[in-house]
Amino acid sequence: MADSAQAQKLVYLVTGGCGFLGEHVVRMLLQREPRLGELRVFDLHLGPWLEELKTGPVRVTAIQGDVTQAHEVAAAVAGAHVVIHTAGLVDVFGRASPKTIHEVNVQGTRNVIEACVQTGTRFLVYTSSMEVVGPNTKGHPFYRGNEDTPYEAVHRHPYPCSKALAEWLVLEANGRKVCGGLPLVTCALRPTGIYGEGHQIMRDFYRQGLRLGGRLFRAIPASVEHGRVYVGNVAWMHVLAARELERRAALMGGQVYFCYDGSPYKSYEDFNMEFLGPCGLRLVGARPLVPYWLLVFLAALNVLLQWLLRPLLLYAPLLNPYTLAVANTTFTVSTDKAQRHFGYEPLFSWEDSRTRTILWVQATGGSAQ
Ligand SMILES: NC(=O)c1ccc[n+]([C@@H]2O[C@H](COP(=O)([O-])OP(=O)(O)OC[C@H]3O[C@@H](n4cnc5c(N)ncnc54)[C@H](O)[C@@H]3O)[C@@H](O)[C@H]2O)c1
Ligand SMILES: CC(C)[C@@H](O)CC[C@@H](C)[C@H]1CC[C@H]2[C@@H]3[C@H](O)C=C4C[C@@H](O)CC[C@]4(C)[C@H]3CC[C@]12C
Repeated sequence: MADSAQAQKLVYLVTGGCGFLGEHVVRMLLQREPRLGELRVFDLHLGPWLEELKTGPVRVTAIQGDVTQAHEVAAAVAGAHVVIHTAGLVDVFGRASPKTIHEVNVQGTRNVIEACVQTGTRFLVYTSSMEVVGPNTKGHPFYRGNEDTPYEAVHRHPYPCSKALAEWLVLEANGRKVCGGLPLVTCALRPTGIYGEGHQIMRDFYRQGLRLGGRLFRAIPASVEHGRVYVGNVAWMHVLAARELERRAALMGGQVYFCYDGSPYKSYEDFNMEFLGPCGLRLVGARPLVPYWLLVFLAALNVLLQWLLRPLLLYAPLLNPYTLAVANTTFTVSTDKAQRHFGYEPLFSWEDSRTRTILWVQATGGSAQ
């Protein structure tokens, strides 16, 4: 890629560009990537908001496509200088089958890699996840860990398994010769739990609280720390990594970077209350209101009900054995690797991230949209 913004306008492709994170990446690129000439937004479901982006100086190309279809991916990648691959099936609630999760998250990623190799696209940033590391099935805490912290990554759930395999494929592809003979340069970003405008689970909690008379009931001890990161900072890290990947290929190529910011370490429920409290909800209980064994039983009951009801309807509550285990295991990161390797600093302060998220929750008013 040319090393000056004036010399050459670049073509970026964002897969999953209409998702929660993807939309923020798309908007961040348009605001903060001066080398951008064309932005291709590839997604299974295109958002109507894309139309408003087509009036600016950058050519925005909406591509409705499926990452599991290699030919559709190859057509979208052809001619792109950079691919930011965020498309994925983020399902820990049993909505999709393990096969489908694998097809989208693993085979879809394979298709993106092969498309880069076949068409000569040299720079690939992959949206991985903290869950590639943990928490593991043994409930071992990961406390303020970094990319080098020893941790026994043991997964059984289809989603973390798929993210771990997809990440491995991306890192393994670093250095492969692409069409034209130059090497492919890849890196993977591992966000912790992302929050912010467009976070569906936060909206679900808000609606649940409204249904319960403005109350949510504590299920997880406040001592269980969870790392969370504002979606705007995740988007910014993607833009920065994509920008620096050529200039710092030797350092960044084949590397993973945890993605987090100055958001406070809190339990998942207490952190959510930073936004839901100002929206009128109250978290009842200084400690869990029900014993853990009862939560385990209710989570297992939800799995049984999901299985029994599947022929009739999709029953996919927030509480299941996997979500309970994740919620109940400390997982926080503390690292400066992204700062050292490509100068990442959060773009949005905690205060700004919190305010933006509160305003968004208030604007939704608990509606489904
Ligand atoms: N949400 C989080 O807390 C979090 C944390 C860490 C990593 N991630 C990762 O970030 C990425 C985006 O997650 P998100 O939270 O924005 O989820 P999301 O579901 O909002 O966005 C995913 C996007 O991918 C698209 N997509 C799904 N299947 C597709 C297919 N077959 N072909 C093309 N597009 C397809 C969806 O339509 C959607 O727009 C995922 O890879 C996820 O694993 C998310
Ligand atoms: C019902 C209670 C036990 C309630 O507290 C459950 C919360 C639960 C739904 C969430 C707790 C931790 C979340 C996950 C975490 O933030 C990281 C994730 C990685 C990302 O790649 C995808 C989303 C997620 C798995 C996220 C999903 C919701 C939780 C399990």
